[in-house]
Amino acid sequence: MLSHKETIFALSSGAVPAGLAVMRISGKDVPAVLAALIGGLPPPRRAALRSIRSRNGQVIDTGLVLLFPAPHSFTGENVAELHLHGGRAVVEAVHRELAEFPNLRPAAPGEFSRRAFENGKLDLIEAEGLADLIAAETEMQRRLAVEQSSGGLSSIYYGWSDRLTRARALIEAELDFPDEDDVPGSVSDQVWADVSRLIEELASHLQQLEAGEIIRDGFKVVIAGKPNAGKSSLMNALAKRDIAIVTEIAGTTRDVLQVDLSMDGYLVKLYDTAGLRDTDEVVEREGIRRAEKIITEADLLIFIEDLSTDSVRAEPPKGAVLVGTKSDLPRRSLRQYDLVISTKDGVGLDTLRGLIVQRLKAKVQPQSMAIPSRARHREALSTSLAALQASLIAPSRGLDLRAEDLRVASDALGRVTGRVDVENLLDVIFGEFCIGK
Ligand SMILES: Nc1nc2c(ncn2[C@@H]2O[C@H](COP(=O)(O)OP(=O)(O)OP(=O)(O)O)[C@@H](O)[C@H]2O)c(=O)[nH]1
Ligand SMILES: [K+]
Ligand SMILES: [Mg+2]
Repeated sequence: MLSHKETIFALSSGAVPAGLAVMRISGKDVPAVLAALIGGLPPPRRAALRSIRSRNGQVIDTGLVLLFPAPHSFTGENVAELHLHGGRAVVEAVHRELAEFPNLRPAAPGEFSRRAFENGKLDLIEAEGLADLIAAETEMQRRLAVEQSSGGLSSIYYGWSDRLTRARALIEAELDFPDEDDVPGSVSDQVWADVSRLIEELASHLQQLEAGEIIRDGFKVVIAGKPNAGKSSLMNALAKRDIAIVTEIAGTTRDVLQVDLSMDGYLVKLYDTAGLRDTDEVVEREGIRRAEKIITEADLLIFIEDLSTDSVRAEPPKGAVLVGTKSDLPRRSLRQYDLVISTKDGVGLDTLRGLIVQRLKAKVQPQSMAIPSRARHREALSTSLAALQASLIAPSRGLDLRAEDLRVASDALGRVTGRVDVENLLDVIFGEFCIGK
């Protein structure tokens, strides 16, 4: 176990004021700190009601105190929790008092989790899952994060790692004793048969990454079309909030506007964009450039047209949902639409919501929630897969080269869970945590 010199503390609960505030302290000085603040140690892992006093003996607050002696704690170090009343002055007074101890300092973002990782309490996948769980705003994000933070995803990678370790051991044996009759070719055949099964499993696992990314990062729905088509009105109607400025002036929207919606438990990121047309106006042109960029990143494009006009239209991009809007007005367009709506009287909006969810679910149909969801996972898993595939091509290259491919594959898998050297990644991964986690 790594031992950190400094003891850290942070408010681990949400914004004050609140009913309660939980101050978490981790490190070897925890017993000394508790002795000073509450005059002794509470029984391990049992809530004890205590007065918390400043050094000059005055009561700051009274609340429950919990002690988790090392190594049976979140971080693996001595950990204490002070359950305070969640007032700003209470929290600040306790914070000030803790900072007075010579070896104590406020925790950096994610530092508790980082210590948990370094002490073997969490692997990297679980630590990321925990960050996602805390950030989760939709039901599906929560389910994905729970699976990841509680080891469901890790266990897949450990299973694969163990198979690779076995395969490498058998190959090493064959390299060391090439002429022994009792290491028949069939052992080697078994190894490569399992590598080929592993390739199939890894490839189908990687195919779920898009679903994982959509659940975690959201399904990007972009509203696009000509100026004044009614894009911003649609954005506001779907969000049920007055987010975008709506006027009868063509070219009102310039910046890309975005709102998060929860649909059927999924995060949907809805974008409103500048109307597409040729223009010499500098600001509008920049708006259109931004619109075109976000259109290329869309998971679903809703291309809308004002069906009360009959001007000549551009063809919508392939795969877009073509929506005619302003159906409350007399229709002049002859175009076939996938859907006709009016934001004025609400016609077709529920159908459009249903269609968005349907398109989303067509892309996201995980059989399980033990799926990858980050670029980091993609990189390491793809490296592993490529190395496994390399080990099977051109068997004539020789066993030692093929064994080296298996080592590369195994290292890449180890980096996903953090079993293999990841020191250079830790700042990035834990830096995205909030303080107190
Ligand atoms: N009758 C009717 N008018 C609508 C409807 N939707 C939008 N409008 C009107 O159409 C005009 C343009 O609407 P916007 O939502 O600003 O259109 P836009 O596509 O965002 O326009 P730009 O941002 O300028 O490209 C406004 O006057 C809206 O009130 C609708 O369903 N029915
Ligand atoms: K407008
Ligand atoms: Mg607009």
